Amino acid sequence: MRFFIRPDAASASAHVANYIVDRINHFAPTPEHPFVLGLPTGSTPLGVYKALVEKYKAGEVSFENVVTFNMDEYIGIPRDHPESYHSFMWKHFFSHVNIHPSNVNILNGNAPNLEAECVEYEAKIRAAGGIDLFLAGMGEDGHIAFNEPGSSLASRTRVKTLAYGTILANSRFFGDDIDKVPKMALTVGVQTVLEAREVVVMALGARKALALQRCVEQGVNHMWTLSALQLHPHSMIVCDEDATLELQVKTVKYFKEIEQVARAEGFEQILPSKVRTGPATVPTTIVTDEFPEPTIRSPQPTTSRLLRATPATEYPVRSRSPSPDFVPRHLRVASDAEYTISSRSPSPDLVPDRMASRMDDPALLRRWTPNPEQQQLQQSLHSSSKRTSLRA
Ligand SMILES: N[C@@H]1[C@@H](O)[C@H](O)[C@@H](COP(=O)(O)O)O[C@@H]1O
Repeated sequence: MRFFIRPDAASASAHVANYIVDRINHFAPTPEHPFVLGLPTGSTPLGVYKALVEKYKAGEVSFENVVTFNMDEYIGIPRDHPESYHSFMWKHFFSHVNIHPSNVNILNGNAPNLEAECVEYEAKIRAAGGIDLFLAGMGEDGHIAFNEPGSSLASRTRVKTLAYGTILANSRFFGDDIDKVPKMALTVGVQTVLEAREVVVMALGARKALALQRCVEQGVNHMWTLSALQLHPHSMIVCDEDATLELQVKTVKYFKEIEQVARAEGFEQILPSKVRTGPATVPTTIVTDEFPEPTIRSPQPTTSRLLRATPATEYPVRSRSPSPDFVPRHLRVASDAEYTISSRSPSPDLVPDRMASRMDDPALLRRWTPNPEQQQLQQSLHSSSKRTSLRA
């Protein structure tokens, strides 16, 4: 992880904007091979968008061949609502640069089938060749996109309920009226972000200090989902001084010194998309036990080895009321088929599994350890035969 501390929000934003411009220009995108940029909303990236617009106007960068994917969108407010993430992006960025509207991708929080919308979004990312650089902010509770505490670190694009703290934090955009803040959102998953070739996260202000400390100095933890960034081979955090308030002095000193030494040595890390030419290779999550060595052209995120989340190819059908032929699981005799996850239920029941039940040999189906009912039966048989022999 590279970690850059800048004196204030303006210089942190300038650092990130310069970096993105540099990445796009080195990549030299074409219509056949566009640069794919993941983007956040929130107050944190506003300075970056402002700087990117200025750089575009100054002729320093073009978004002609840039494809974007936004991280998230609220469910249930109209697309043209002033606080929808669609409105935010067009207001602060897209309307001011030469991006093709057809190259802009934002989740539709009003889609008739939200589950299908999420699956299709993942497919679109893959079809675009994967995300080259994902820019992100962070929530006060350490969330990335809308991956609230407790989200699976292997999660993908999906419907998410927002944490109360997030609703409260975002109420400032809705006239401080909590009732007006949407309670649900569509969001890319932690794994979706981790599969980007590069992830750049910004943290500005003392509000983010605790989350930053948890995500940088402590271990990977689903209660601070941004901490999963520690598993990414090309990640960068850019923050201002205020956001470092909870970090140890030696952590701050360490990262500042590293930056100084690297600059003095003229060392710049070579990143995959800087040299990526030709057709895009989509980083995939590997599900076999054989791992090819990552190359600079085909980086395999370390997370592939740790989080075996295969992309969703079909969406779950959530049924609120069971179908007429539904028989509660405890009243049924479990068959092998029931050991597989039911596509009907978003959170399938846990079914006690025995290795023997997977084997063909009927002799193996006999329990070696009696279950509690059998033990009771055996005990009562034993004691009644004892009584009979005593009477005799
Ligand atoms: N879904 C967004 C996040 O992507 C963003 O990082 C966070 C922080 O917002 P802000 O930058 O305004 O603090 O807000 C929301 O929860």
